[in-house]
Amino acid sequence: MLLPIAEAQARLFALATPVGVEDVPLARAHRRWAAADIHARRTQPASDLSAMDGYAIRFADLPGPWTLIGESAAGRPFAGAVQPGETVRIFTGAAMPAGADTVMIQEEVAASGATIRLTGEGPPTQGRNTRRRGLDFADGDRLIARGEALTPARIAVAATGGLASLPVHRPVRVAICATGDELVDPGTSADPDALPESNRAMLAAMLADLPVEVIDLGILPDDLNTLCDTFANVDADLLVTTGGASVGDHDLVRPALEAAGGSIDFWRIALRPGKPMMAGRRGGMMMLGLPGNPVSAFVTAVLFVKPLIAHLGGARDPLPRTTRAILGENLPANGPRTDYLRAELRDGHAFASTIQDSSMLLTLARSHCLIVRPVGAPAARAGDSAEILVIA
Ligand SMILES: Nc1nc2c(c(=O)[nH]1)N[C@H]1C(S)=C(S)[C@@H](COP(=O)(O)OP(=O)(O)OC[C@H]3O[C@@H](n4cnc5c(N)ncnc54)[C@H](O)[C@@H]3O)O[C@H]1N2
Ligand code: MOO
Repeated sequence: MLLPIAEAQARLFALATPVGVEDVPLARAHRRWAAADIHARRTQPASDLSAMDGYAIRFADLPGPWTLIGESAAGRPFAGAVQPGETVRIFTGAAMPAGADTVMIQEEVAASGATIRLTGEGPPTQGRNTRRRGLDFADGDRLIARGEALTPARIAVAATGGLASLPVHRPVRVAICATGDELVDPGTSADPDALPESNRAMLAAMLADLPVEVIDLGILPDDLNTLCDTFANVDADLLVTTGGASVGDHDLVRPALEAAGGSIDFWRIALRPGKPMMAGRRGGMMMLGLPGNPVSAFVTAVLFVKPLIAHLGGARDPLPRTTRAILGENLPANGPRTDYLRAELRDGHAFASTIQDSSMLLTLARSHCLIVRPVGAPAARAGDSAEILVIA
């Protein structure tokens, strides 16, 4: 029985506990996930401010003229109060002086000595060109929810909220190995039976924008003892293997994990490519056994490895986000596995490659997205809208 993708993801998240929490300065918080709700420690803006360079007035005094009585600059407020007929020169980000409620922009004003006259239309409403205290947020407001990704904008809002550091989950330690007697490090052998190993380099690149410490276990031979020894001794939050996941005599990942004291929680997903993927554990370490075919490894990394790392790192919403595109050509009905078709995007239209063999990396390298074809989907026509997952 093949497990539906969503069910496999849900089972994975239920098995895995997020890693521990640490406080990091804002400069190191990017791409982590908040380990707690983050609340403002100040009000922003802290007082009513001018939004423009110009003159602070009482709206009731329009159309003027006014007598200039002082200046308010950002960080250097005017100490006095504006009385009827008076104005204060003011700059963007400066505190509104007491008594004033509106700002005239300087382009609409003529100054002669201490007399200020309106030359343009002037502010049409009271409060124009000002920012009220608390416009952005108030002290105590929630700025970031627990489990949200710390994007550049969220880091900036935390800084404005008066925080210098944030509670986040520590980096996830991910051990990666490739298995297979045919594999050699890229560029090292001209032997026609040797295949350059590509999955580790691909996976490392896919994880580069995640908070991980990668432990490279290298290429392991199809040998039960070697695999078992490696799996028994690795110290990581997540072990990712590629190859040896299927049913052949040399597919040893499952028996090796079991011999190392681990167990498989589920195996075989209703997914193409990527059906033979397995998920298991050894003690507190999660294990994902990806199929060896490079495109199958890529698709299972998108759907399981990256989301599991995000979950371990404390993400509230760890699954990849899909979007939609118009199909550039007809597609046949789909069978009993959700199909992820490599496709190029041109002008918002997705064109699937004609050959979708899971060994073919060049078609993956040329693709911008994967077209998602649900289990049992009827034939689709050019011009239909389809779900896609952007990959490049
Ligand atoms: N009788 C059956 N045979 C296969 C089935 C099945 O259900 N019954 N499933 C097929 C599917 S689907 C896939 S996917 C593959 C997955 O097999 P494995 O995970 O056991 O992978 P390997 O046999 O080790 O390798 C498959 C293929 O990929 C090449 N490879 C492996 N690792 C790498 C690497 N790190 N870099 C580059 N290339 C790699 C390997 O040389 C093989 O050509 O099983 C089908 N068979
Ligand atoms: O699932 Mo395999 O990954 O179809 O080639």
